[in-house]
Amino acid sequence: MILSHSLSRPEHVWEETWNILSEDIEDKKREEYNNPDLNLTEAQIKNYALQEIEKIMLSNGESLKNIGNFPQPSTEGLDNSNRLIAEEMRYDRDDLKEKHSEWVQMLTSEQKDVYDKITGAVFKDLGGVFFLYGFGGTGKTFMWKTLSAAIRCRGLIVLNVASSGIVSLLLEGGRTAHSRFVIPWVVDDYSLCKIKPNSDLANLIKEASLIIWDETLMMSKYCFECLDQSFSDILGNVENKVFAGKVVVFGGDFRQILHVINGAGRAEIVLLSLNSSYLWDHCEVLKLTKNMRLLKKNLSVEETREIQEFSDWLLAVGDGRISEPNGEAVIDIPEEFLITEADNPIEAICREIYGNPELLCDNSNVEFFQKRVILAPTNDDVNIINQYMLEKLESEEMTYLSVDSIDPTYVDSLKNPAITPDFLNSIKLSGLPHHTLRLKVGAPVMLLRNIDPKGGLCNGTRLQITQMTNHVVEAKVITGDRIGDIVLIPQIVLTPSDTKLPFKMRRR
Ligand SMILES: Nc1ncnc2c1ncn2[C@@H]1O[C@H](COP(=O)(O)OP(=O)(O)OP(=O)(O)O)[C@@H](O)[C@H]1O
Repeated sequence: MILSHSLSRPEHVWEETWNILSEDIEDKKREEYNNPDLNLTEAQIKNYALQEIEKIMLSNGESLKNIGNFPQPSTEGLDNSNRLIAEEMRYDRDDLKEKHSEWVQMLTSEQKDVYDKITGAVFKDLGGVFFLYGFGGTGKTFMWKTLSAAIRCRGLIVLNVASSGIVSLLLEGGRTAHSRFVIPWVVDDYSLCKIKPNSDLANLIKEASLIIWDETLMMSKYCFECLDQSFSDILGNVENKVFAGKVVVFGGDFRQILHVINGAGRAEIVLLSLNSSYLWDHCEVLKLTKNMRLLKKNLSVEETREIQEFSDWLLAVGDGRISEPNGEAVIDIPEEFLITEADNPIEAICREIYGNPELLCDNSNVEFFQKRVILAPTNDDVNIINQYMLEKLESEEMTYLSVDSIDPTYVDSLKNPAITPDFLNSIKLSGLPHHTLRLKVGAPVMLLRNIDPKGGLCNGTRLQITQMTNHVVEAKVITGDRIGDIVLIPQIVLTPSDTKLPFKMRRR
């Protein structure tokens, strides 16, 4: 809740709840100091609990120091060395060495060329910016794993980031690029990352041997340019090299979703893509072209043929080979992917994907939900499908109503009598739940906010509701590497970053 700035007086919440929050601190310390008779004073218990909270804050790129009147832990017993560097050095090098030698043996010849090029640039200290280009399934994630292991097993630092929280979970030690490099949410030509020289983060970047950034094409070129400028500021850039001479590897596929800009046309989007940046002239493009999913063991001839055909069709769509290459095109979807008979299309698609919706609330098979998803082109379609599915679920239901307000800095809008609470409640924006949120036990849901990316709770994490109370929802994680964990989702404030409204709105 502190991380999402949902509390107006967090220090008050601390005063009222510190004894509950620190219930197990004494036991933990008894264990840590191997002293079953240890008795802590109230001040010590509070301090250790605050240290634990600070650890969670720091691992998510925040600190209690930035939270107004919140009490601060003393540094007694705290490790004062660079926490970020310490975290990156924590990998088990022997284990990584073993995995690395296994994975390197598995690389195909084109993967090995990419591997040699990048590790060469790192180990010979050559610097360089690379772009690894390959369609889905060519082994980009496998390359990131192998490269990271090659460098980390030598005690060197790799920073793995991705444009979205959900992709960052695929990378070991992965973070979103925004949270790792403190990239501003609204970026332009003049933006800079908020990294203070000589801070822990600046020193971590200085020490890093390789930076891997996956799914880069989803982001505006200004994010990369702003990082380039910030690296020059932090590291000094005598030789005038991009990213101050660090080895940086970008990954992506131009066939997939590019940077989304509200209401923008094709030209505008292309002009804001990474390959329209001055950085692109410095990028060496490396390609992967073999679909590694076809080489999976245990696949029958029939399965291999099906994957091959689907992959070829998808590539043909992506490459614009299926119709006229430029502009709009009508694409024939193969018959086998279509639902051909449907009186009620919503019912038909829901039945096709989820089977009998009435049985869903008793279904605790995580894999069942992992493998099923319905994509819809507009938010209205999403709502219709959600309402239909919720109607069918026969379990406990809760309706949550949001509290909507105008950001206090928009003084004129605050005084405007036309902006009533009802008007605020009626606003529907993408990425923002509606004013009325209906939930049922057993319903699969998706988080829309990076609550605790380090702990696997980020925009895109899928969960299944297990219990609901007035202010907190309990759910089971069904994707990522924390599958099966029970988590609590508190009420949080959401502020849409990009809206056409003349004021900033807050929905809680
Ligand atoms: N050299 C290899 N040997 C064996 N398996 C491999 C190899 N390279 C990749 N794979 C496997 O192929 C599958 C697809 O690879 P991966 O997920 O790395 O591709 P990707 O390019 O990241 O795909 P996407 O863009 O869809 O995420 C994975 O199961 C991966 O483990």
